Amino acid sequence: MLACAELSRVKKRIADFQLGPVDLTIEPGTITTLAGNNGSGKSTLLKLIMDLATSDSGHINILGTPADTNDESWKSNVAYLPQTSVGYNPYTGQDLKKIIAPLYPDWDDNLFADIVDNFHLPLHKKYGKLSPGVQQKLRLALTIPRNSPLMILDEPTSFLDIPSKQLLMDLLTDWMDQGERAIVIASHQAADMMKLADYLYVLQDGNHMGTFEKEELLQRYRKYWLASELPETRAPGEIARENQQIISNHPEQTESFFHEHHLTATFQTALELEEILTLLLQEQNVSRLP
Ligand SMILES: Nc1ncnc2c1ncn2[C@@H]1O[C@H](COP(=O)(O)OP(=O)(O)OP(=O)(O)O)[C@@H](O)[C@H]1O
Repeated sequence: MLACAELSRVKKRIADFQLGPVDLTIEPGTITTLAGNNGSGKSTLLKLIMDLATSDSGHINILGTPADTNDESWKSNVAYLPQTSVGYNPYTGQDLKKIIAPLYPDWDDNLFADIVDNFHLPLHKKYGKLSPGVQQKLRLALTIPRNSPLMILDEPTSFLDIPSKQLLMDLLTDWMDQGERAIVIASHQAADMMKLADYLYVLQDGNHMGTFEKEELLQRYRKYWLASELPETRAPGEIARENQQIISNHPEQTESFFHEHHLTATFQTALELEEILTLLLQEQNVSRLP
C-alpha cells in the first residue's frame, strides 16, 4: 500500500542547528508522534514535509508525490495544523470555514458542526478576539474535517485545558476509525499525544534518537521495589536505582537475577511514557559518549 509519507536521508541546517539525517515512513492506519525537547526540530521536520522549508539533501514523498514538485495539488490531500496560523485575525470562524472548506475535496461539514458544538465555538467572533485556547480549538475544527489521508498536527494540545485535550483525543481516535489514514503529531508534552501514538519518533537537538513502537516500549521498562537492600552488583537490565528501587529495560533478565540472588520484589510497576522517554534519552546520551 502507498505510504502516506516517506522521508529518506533528509537534512536541514538552520544557522548552527542541524536536523537529520531523517528517515521516516508513515504508513496508513498509524499514528506517529514526533517527540523531543524544545528546539529538537519537530516543527522544522513538519515544515519540510509540507514543503514550507527546503531540505539541504534527501527526498520527501507525500502520497507518492515528491513534496518539492511545482504542482502543489498534493497539499489538498494533507490536513496540516501549523504551530500558529498567520492572517486569521480579521476573520470569523464562519468566514474561515468558507475559505478553507472548498480547498479540500473530502471536507466533512457534519464533522465540522460536531466539533464546533463539542468545543462550544463562537463562529461569529473574529479569530483575533478569541482566547488562545479557543483559537486553538477553532484551528482544530478547521483541520480535522478536511478528511485527508494524512493529517499533520504541530502541538495540537497547545493552550487546551484537560477536558478539551481528552475531547481532542476522542475526536482523533474516531477520525482514525473512518478509513485508511495516518496522523503525524509533534508534541513536547509526552503525556498528551503519545497516548494515541502507535510509534514514537524521538528527536533530540536535531538528532534522530530512535523510532519506537509504543506498546513495545511500555513493556520493556519496569520498576521494582525490593524488600531488602539493593545488591552491590548491577542487575542485568538495570538502568537506574534509587533507595530500594531498580528500573530495568530487560525485565526478564532482571527478574532471573532477583531469583538467583534470593531477592524479593515487593512491588513492581510499568513506567509512564514520559519517564521512559527521559530514561531513553539519558541512555542514548551515555551510549554516545566518546
Ligand atoms: N526561523 C528560524 N530562524 C532561526 N532558527 C530557527 C528558525 N526556525 C527554527 N530554527 C532553529 O531550529 C531549531 C529547531 O526548531 P523547531 O521549531 O523545529 O523545534 P521544535 O522541536 O519544534 O521546538 P518546540 O518544541 O519548542 O516547538 C531551533 O532550535 C532553532 O535554533
